[in-house]
Amino acid sequence: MLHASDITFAYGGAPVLAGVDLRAGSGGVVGLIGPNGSGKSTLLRVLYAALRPHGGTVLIDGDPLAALPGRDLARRVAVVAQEHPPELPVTVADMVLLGRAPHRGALRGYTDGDHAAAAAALRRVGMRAHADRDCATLSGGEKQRVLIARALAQDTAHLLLDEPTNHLDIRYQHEVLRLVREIGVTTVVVLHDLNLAARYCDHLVLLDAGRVAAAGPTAAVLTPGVLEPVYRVRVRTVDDGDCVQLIFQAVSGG
Ligand SMILES: Nc1ncnc2c1ncn2[C@@H]1O[C@H](COP(=O)(O)OP(=O)(O)OP(=O)(O)O)[C@@H](O)[C@H]1O
Repeated sequence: MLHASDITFAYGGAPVLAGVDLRAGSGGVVGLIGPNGSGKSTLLRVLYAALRPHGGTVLIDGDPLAALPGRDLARRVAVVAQEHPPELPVTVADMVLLGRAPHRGALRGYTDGDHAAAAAALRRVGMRAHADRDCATLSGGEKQRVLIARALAQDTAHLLLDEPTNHLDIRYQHEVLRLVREIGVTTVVVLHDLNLAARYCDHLVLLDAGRVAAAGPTAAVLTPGVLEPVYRVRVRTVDDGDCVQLIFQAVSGG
């Protein structure tokens, strides 16, 4: 269970988050949506302690995030951030193995179990055949899938993803989000594509200029009445059987 309450944050003097609440639990997928600059990535960084909020608290399974040692945090929360790590000459297999580091004993090498977990994670994102490649030679989408595999190999109860479908072709956008659903890990995912959010998220938090404009079950948030004033586009909904899908139209002068 991840529970952020009344989060405020400012870069320098400029407020970016004000009174934001977010709750994610029971293996559900919470989508964090909102226009450019609304504070989604900043909130995610607060959730994995890369930024310390100026007000409010974040609890992980009831424990204050601020009090958790880094290694303990890494055993509980895996992150795929937007900023990619520097391009070191490291193989795909070794990059994914890094996900096992928080579970490794201080003086022990990686175990057979660690190697098996890394290989399984690579297989799940369709990158097993690339295990021996140098990460620096991968395409943007392949790199993204390796970073997702590393997070899966970390085997945490919580997963935080910042636009994980960036760079992915349409097949892998769906594969990755379907996988996130299937593994049943409590997930917070920043998404721009509201149709992916409609299909794969249980709950949504819609940010607008650093405040929660709407939060609740996905179908309750993805309505024209909620979305149109925030995104300033015209929205139509189409019932696609198991979820709603959205069609957008620009509003002239909007
Ligand atoms: N390091 C920083 N220093 C100063 N301002 C920042 C910094 N990072 C982000 N901001 C500002 O904070 C606001 C929120 O940014 P953030 O990246 O959280 O938004 P976002 O909703 O994730 O945006 P996008 O959808 O464009 O990725 C923006 O106005 C941005 O310019």
